[in-house]
Amino acid sequence: MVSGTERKYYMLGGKGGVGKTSCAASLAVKFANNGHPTLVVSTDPAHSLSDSFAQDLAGGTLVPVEGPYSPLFALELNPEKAKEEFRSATQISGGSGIKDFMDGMGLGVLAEQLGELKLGELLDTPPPGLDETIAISKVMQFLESQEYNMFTRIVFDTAPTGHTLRLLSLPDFLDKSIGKILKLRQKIASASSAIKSVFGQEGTPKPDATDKLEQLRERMIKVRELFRDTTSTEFIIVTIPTVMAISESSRLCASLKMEDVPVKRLIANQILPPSTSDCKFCAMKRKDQSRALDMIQNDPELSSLMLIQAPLVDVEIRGVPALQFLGDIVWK
Ligand SMILES: Nc1ncnc2c1ncn2[C@@H]1O[C@H](COP(=O)(O)OP(=O)(O)OP(=O)(O)O)[C@@H](O)[C@H]1O
Repeated sequence: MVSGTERKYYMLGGKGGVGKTSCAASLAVKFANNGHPTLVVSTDPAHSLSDSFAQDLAGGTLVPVEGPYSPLFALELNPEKAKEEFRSATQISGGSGIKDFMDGMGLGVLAEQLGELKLGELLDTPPPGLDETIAISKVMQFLESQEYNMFTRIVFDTAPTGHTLRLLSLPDFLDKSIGKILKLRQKIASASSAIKSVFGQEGTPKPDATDKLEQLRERMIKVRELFRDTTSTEFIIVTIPTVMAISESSRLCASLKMEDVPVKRLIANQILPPSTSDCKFCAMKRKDQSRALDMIQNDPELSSLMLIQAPLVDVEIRGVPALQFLGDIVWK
């Protein structure tokens, strides 16, 4: 994972509470300690990266993390802000959406006829996973800038499973939806210029709104391509050794493969370390864990992945030294 200097992206995902953030942060520290200028990104509104690094990383900009050998920056993106950006990109002339705009121009009937896309739904109730998608596309904007093109490793601490799955298919959904909005705008623009020439009415979509939509659409296409790029991207599933978590990881793995997202590694985290004196509770726990680990070996999806077993450690994984300690165990 540390070899080569071409830019690589690692996305860590899995069920809530399994250790995604700890594993992502420890991987980022590992990369930075092996000479890679590294960026670690989280779209988790709970600011779990700040907790992991025991440093305030909030604010939506890149914050340097002290300690590792090479530059390590962290970015906690606020999904709400990302969603607002989407809304403003599709907002027109102050109205709440294209419908208001059309009504405002006495074209409400035309809107009904043209209504190819349930625009209100897209604008008023953005689809789940939208914020992660836009947050990831914002990261790509950062990375395209001169200032931040030095990073050779990018680690994403993604949202819990459900969102991530929707996130993966979302760029396609957005690409099509934005395409329809742009086509609809085109029709409005030609319809309004026709009206303008007859009635001299003012009011056409602000050109910058269309530009913003075009930019957003291009970014969505880039996010979708990033997810599927087997040379530069890898999705790592993090789980814990319980039957429920393993079953959910199997579903996640199947969905990722269906979306052509490269998955090679599975981390089974928080495994009870070997012990000679097991109390009744630990003996039961260990039995459950070994049953769950056997499930992995027999699972059609998970058995083909490289299994990394990470022990439950007796220290709180907070701060760069603890993350380095976990990283030395997990990312051998
Ligand atoms: N191998 C481990 N040994 C001991 N504690 C661990 C281990 N991995 C994670 N933890 C602890 O478990 C808790 C949850 O870890 P973390 O926040 O990384 O999980 P997460 O999957 O990112 O959670 P969320 O879905 O809430 O973001 C944290 O207190 C973390 O320190």
